[in-house]
Amino acid sequence: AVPGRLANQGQGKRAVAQPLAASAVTEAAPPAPVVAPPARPVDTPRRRGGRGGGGELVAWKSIRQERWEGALEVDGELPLWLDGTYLRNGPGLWNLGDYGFRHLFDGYATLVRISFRRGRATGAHRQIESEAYKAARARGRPLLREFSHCPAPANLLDRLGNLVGLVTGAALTDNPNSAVLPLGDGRVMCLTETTKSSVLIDPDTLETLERFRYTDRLGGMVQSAHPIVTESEFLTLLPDLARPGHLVVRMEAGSNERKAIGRVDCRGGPAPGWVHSFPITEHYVVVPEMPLRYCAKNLLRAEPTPLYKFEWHLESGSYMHVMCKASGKIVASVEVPPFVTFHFINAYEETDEEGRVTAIIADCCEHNANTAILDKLRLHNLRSSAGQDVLPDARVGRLRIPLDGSPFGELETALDPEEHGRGMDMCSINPAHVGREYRYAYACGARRPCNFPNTLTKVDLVEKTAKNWHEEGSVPSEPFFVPRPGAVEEDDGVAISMVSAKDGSGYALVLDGKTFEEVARAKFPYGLPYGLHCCWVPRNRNSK
Ligand SMILES: CC(=O)/C=C/C=C(C)/C=C/C1=C(C)CCCC1(C)C
Ligand SMILES: CC(/C=C/C=O)=C\C=C\C=O
Ligand SMILES: [Fe+2]
Repeated sequence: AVPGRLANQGQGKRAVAQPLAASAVTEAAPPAPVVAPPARPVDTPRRRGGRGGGGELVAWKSIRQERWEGALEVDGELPLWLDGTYLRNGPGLWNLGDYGFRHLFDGYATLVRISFRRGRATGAHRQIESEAYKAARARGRPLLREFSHCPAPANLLDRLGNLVGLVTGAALTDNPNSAVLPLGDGRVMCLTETTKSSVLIDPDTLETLERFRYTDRLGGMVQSAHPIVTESEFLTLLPDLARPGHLVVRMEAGSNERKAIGRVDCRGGPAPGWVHSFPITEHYVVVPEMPLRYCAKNLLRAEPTPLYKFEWHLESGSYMHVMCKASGKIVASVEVPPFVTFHFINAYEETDEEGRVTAIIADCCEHNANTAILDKLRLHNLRSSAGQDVLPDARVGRLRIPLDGSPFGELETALDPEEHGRGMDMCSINPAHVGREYRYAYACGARRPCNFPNTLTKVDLVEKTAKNWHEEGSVPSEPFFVPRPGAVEEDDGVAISMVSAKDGSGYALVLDGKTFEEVARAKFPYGLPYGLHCCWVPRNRNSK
């Protein structure tokens, strides 16, 4: 156990964690050791990034110690119904000794937990112990291929080894730094886009339990970073880089065996479009095919290109495919205007008066068909261009896929992007509306000038307006919507975001889902690096 764990629980709202470590603050390219022993009490918690601030933004700096746990100081009133655990995953460690990663997505996975109960909050963070992370710590440098990083071959033998490692998957990372998902059976998975990154963690201790072994023979070294999980199933896409297409697969809750629902052949080439996420509707799985495609040549390169492992093939077209979940049949495959997205927000079926499905609507955080966002997420850019207006424009892109056999779909802007400052990514919705008609999306937006999304935004897709939260100089992460138990209205709940503040401090911000006003903030005794995706585990799912 971590020293001081839960030591302050029950001491009242203003209780402050004892196990406050000076080394828990973050610092760019820290000399060494990056990973200190578990939390230890220290005397100067308010130095850089302490609760009182006085430091500088730590969003893009490596976490300084492997783990910490303690009570959080709460400002405001946490709703009493908020009873459970918020988990956030993301790259939090980009430096090892003298070595520094290049890209936001390269960092080793850091989990953050906040447990809410009876108006109080305890927090924790812990590194995920992937093989990639453990090997990098042992050797002082990364040994596996991360999003942008590729270990440089020293000689011809290395080069050959790299090639074999790529074919077998041995050279690819298992660093699961994107999503964290409660499976229908209670297990909690973290993952990124390499299949071998799927890992099970304990949502209470944040311990890395074991690699998730898929017991089927479907193979596939690459997967979507965002499977769609319900109480009964887990749906994901496995891109086929050899024969451009995607396998759509399903795994029942409680099982480790994926079963193929069907296959989508790509219409453009020379490789499948990059799929970071995809949406579903009640009856269909939607498979996107963007002109930003995987690229075997770039995969082999030691030095990254501005598009990393991908290539832009505008000439090959953009498509949306729709597969029936029950039969695996493709019911639509339409060409659409070019688009670039990491994250689909949601999709739903449009019906006529007789209840026949006439079209699929699929919404995404769309980067105006501009791949520049990928390179803007290079750490050097994030660290050096604060305050400059260099964040490329983004919008809510609404794709309409007709099911009447027409060859073309449409892409429109769902609301004036000025409503959310032309920034739009890291979205969540009320989980009861996944695959169904919905009205509200919560996401990160922009207050310009900025080099990264710096607001939280609640988008009303019916009124075509947005409500925005902003605190000067701070970087908030994905606002994760948690519905109030028993709620009827779609926006009855809260949105939780972890904020890295301008003064180096960090806190979990709880916003009212309707008014989008601050309800409370639970302050960590140190600032935390930026993180990507979150989930909510209600108390009855993780009580011990
Ligand atoms: C963090 C995030 O959003 C995306 C991470 C993507 C990763 C780690 C992709 C890794 C890959 C390789 C290491 C080789 C094969 C291709 C690809 C899946 C892009
Ligand atoms: C953080 C991000 C984009 C921000 C720009 O608007 C994308 C993250 C993608 C992976 O999860
Ligand atoms: Fe993502």
